[in-house]
Amino acid sequence: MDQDVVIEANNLDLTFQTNDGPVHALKDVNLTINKGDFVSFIGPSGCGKTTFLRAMAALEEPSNGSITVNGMSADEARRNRAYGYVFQAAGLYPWRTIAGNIKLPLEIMGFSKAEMAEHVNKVLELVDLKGFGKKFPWQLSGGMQQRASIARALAFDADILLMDEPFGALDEIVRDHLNEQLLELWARTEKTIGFVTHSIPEAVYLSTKIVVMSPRPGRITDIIESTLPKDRSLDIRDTQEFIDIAHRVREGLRAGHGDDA
Ligand SMILES: Nc1ncnc2c1ncn2[C@@H]1O[C@H](COP(=O)(O)OP(=O)(O)OP(=O)(O)O)[C@@H](O)[C@H]1O
Repeated sequence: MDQDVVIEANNLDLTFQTNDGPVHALKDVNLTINKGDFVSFIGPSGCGKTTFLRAMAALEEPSNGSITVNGMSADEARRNRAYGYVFQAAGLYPWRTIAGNIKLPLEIMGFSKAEMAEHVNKVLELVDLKGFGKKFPWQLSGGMQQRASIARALAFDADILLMDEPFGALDEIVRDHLNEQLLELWARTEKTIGFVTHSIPEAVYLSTKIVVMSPRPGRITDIIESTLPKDRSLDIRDTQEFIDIAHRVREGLRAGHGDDA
């Protein structure tokens, strides 16, 4: 196996059996994610973005085809704690402090108190929340809560971070700021990131690879390798190169909609 390949989906198919009949959520999905990639998944509601991310995390079982993570099955990778997962809402437990929330996966894994304290301090610093460990979630702004949720996903230092639309509920200024911070974190930690979004500018700004999907059944309609430099500031959104990539994403989304009728 190529050393650099982290996630590989081959002819992935996933159908949910529901009371209203089968829902074909993913069809013929092929994708390779390499070490250090920042991959965004974009597409209209219901095109299977979350399902695909959940399949990578072994939270859904493919009906056909295969998905491997670090050369093993997604399930084995999950047991090896290969990734951290950030959900749409921050999902912090209100009765636990921020540090208490971040510790949770570590407690489950049986880390010692000293190890937990060390990890918590390290990840709080990574997401710029140093000194906020003793606060409760409600004492933090929405953006800070989402950063705390990212810190929890980073707690056991997995190489892969799977993020399901983590900034969707935030206003644009906060989102811009978190996007910048996420890129800094990615550069510092060299993690491989899978990121679901509905926003074209967010996908283009963050990604090295943009996966455009279309619904009914959910499939990949375009994979765009970004030509933007890895080190980028928000100003890059005004460049022609950025606008051209955004245009291609929009075209891909439109084409997907076209055969939707
Ligand atoms: N557990 C489930 N049981 C039945 N159907 C499901 C289940 N999870 C998802 N689906 C269906 O599969 C399809 C893909 O859903 P998914 O949540 O992956 O889409 P999405 O692209 O992430 O959507 P959104 O952008 O709205 O979050 C949808 O039609 C959805 O209703």
